[in-house]
Amino acid sequence: MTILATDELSRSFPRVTALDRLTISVGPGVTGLVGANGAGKSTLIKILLGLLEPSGGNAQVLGMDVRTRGAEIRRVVGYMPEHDCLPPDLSATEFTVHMARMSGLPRTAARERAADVLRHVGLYEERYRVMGGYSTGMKQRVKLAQALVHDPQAVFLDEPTNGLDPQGRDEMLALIRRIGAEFGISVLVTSHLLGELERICDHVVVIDGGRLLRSSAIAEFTQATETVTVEVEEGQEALASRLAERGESVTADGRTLLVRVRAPETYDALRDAVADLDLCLIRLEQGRRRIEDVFKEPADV
Ligand SMILES: Nc1ncnc2c1ncn2[C@@H]1O[C@H](COP(=O)(O)OP(=O)(O)OP(=O)(O)O)[C@@H](O)[C@H]1O
Repeated sequence: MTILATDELSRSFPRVTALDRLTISVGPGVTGLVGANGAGKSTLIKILLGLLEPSGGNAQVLGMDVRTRGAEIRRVVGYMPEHDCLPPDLSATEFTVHMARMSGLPRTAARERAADVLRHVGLYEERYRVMGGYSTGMKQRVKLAQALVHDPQAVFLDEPTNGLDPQGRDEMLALIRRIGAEFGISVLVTSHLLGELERICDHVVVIDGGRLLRSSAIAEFTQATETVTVEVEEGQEALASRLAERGESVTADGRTLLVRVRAPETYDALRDAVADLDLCLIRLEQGRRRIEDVFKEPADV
């Protein structure tokens, strides 16, 4: 099943090409759309929702053409915009009920749904306070709640962690992961921070200057490296020397040793060295690449 697909999609503004012949295909699950500020992420989302006309190419969301079926797309896709757009004089409940009513829910159903989603995003206690006094984290939660209130099949979240402190960011990321995993709603989430999407996405699309840099399952980004991390309680230096004597390539990294796995025998050498030196092994872990590392290497799309 394809959630969204673009084919040579372009969008120009008078002085800049925001999207440049972008061709991507996104399936169900949580997909990260990553790119620096100005890469074209918001432009893409607006086109996908039928809010902005493409200059060239095509795009579909849930099989619907964005040029002709924008209203239908918005009925089944929730949208969390990037910028602050909340009326300061309304409470979260008033606003979320209003958004539910706008989506066609009857009054009672709108009230119930609003209460449910506000509870789900962790805003239940504060829901009758006016939003003008909310923190950034609370505002982001209301924006997420209104994107979910009409029970969409998919949600597009534009920089949901913007302006949040580390704890708020972790909570928002956990919430997004739950939307995808527990509720089965497909998520397209943008960020300019590569690392944070690594934790919650199944798939990552990276764009730069409106062009596709890379589109891969997260597992491909973070595949195993040829390094194993070893931590021992004491005797790190002795272990490093012993491994070096056996021809292994070892570097110290703080309290751990990084050992290059040149062949399966490296593991045997490690086991024997730890046993011979009578060391207490705390950790033995295969190294994984982080998304950031991928961008220090030449792209191979
Ligand atoms: N309405 C507009 N008129 C003129 N230029 C625009 C308009 N909207 C976007 N742009 C330009 O298009 C490019 C892509 O912008 P876009 O907002 O899509 O990027 P982004 O990846 O979402 O970045 P950010 O997170 O900073 O919003 C930028 O150079 C931006 O200045």
